[in-house]
Amino acid sequence: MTDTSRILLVDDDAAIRTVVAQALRREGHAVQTVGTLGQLRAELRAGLPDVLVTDVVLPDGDGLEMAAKLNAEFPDLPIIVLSARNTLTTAVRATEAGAFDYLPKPFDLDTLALAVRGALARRSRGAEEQPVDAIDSSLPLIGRSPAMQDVYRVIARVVATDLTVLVTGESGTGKELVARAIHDLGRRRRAPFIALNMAAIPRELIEAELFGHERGAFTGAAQRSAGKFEQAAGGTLFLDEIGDMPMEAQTRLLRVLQSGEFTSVGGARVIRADVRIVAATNKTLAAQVQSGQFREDLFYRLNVVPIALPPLRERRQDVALLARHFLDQAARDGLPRKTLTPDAQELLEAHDWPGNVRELENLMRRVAVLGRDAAIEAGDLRGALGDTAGRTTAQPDADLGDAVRAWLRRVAREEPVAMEDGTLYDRLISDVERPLIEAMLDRHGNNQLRAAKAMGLNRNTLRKRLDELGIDPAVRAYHAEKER
Ligand SMILES: Nc1ncnc2c1ncn2[C@@H]1O[C@H](COP(=O)(O)OP(=O)(O)OP(=O)(O)O)[C@@H](O)[C@H]1O
Repeated sequence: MTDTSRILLVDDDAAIRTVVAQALRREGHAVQTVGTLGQLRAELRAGLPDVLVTDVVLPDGDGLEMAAKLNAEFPDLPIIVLSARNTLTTAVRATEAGAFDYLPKPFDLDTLALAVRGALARRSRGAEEQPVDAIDSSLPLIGRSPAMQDVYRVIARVVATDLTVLVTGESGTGKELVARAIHDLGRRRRAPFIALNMAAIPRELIEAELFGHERGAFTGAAQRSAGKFEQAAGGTLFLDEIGDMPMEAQTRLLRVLQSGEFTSVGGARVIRADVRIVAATNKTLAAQVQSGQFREDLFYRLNVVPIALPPLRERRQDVALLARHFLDQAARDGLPRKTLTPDAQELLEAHDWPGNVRELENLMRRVAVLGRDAAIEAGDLRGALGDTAGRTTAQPDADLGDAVRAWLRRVAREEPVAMEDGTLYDRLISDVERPLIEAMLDRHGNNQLRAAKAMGLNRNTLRKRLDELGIDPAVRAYHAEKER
């Protein structure tokens, strides 16, 4: 049977009109094309198509604004948006405008044909998704690679829902940032975003952390304490390193997800769990299910919308963009403004980034304070890249000396060093402190008590600094174990 659905395409690029029309006609559709919004309006007066495919930037206006208006007037008309502005913001704006799908340019014709088929199928089922209200258009995630655009499309689709999301990817690929983007762009954004890292807390305390505990529930429980589920009420609960969750806690979490209710440890009161769950792991949960370390039923409960973040080495075209973003950020924090020479950029693009975006971010922060010149040369990076090869083991001395000496030189030359904004001192201290703490943790097998003793620090002071610096001994221990 031939499907003679009517597809209307708006694009000012004649080549795209021709190619897309051919491809969709081969699928058996009747295709009409126009180049402007004015022509689109004229076409629509003659009758609605079954699917509208529109570009964003058109000679006489914005395709997304048009899509939003059409969506309000004809909610059953599926609209597919094509865009060369490949950012998360465009993907989310397209979804807000009520678009059925969003395809970043260049797209392949099979993907478009598939999207059209999906749109037609939805049309016959009837529309049910509601667009979200307006959002702040700052850019939470950087990257324009096709792999990241797939990620943006999934995020754009889930922000308007409460569906559970499972984010997977190597360490430092941005899993927490994705969880935050889902929260910040969604309708729960005014309520709290609460994170709990399963690898960072003692196993026996996980349930109390999640569900809270009553006074006297166990030794040391002097008062009633609200758990993360309660703290996140109305918002999002981010369960990081979910693969490290002990079995008993998995069973309890599953029950909560099934019933939507929980009781605190040692408590009788039933509390409703009004949270959106985003879980993340750098392990392969499916393999953990196979080996019996992770409950299969919980895996399916969490894996409702999977988002797999690609490692940085598989999206090298994002490296320069990210590097510039981190250098800009450093400059905004009062550090010297630096740029990359083409050679330096090439070197970064060739690196394998075992620590992913986090490794690149740390490197850019370090090179921002190295050397006198505004331009970062390949030579400046070679040593530093060597240091970070393999999982980042701190090599404090060389860097540290350089960073401090660079600042002292600036002071000696009476150059402005932007002390007044207060961040410089903190950054400098953290540049000294981080490698020191990391080296001491390494030496003492990531045991906080022993590392604190060796540094002459109180254990609580060390814990506070670890929190502030975002150093996680449990995660480090895990990586150290994996590397052995
Ligand atoms: N696409 C991105 N754009 C901008 N910054 C990013 C991006 N991805 C990651 N980052 C930055 O890299 C750092 C690491 O990201 P994040 O903590 O989200 O990674 P993760 O995958 O959760 O790591 P881990 O598994 O080690 O917890 C953060 O400082 C984050 O802001």
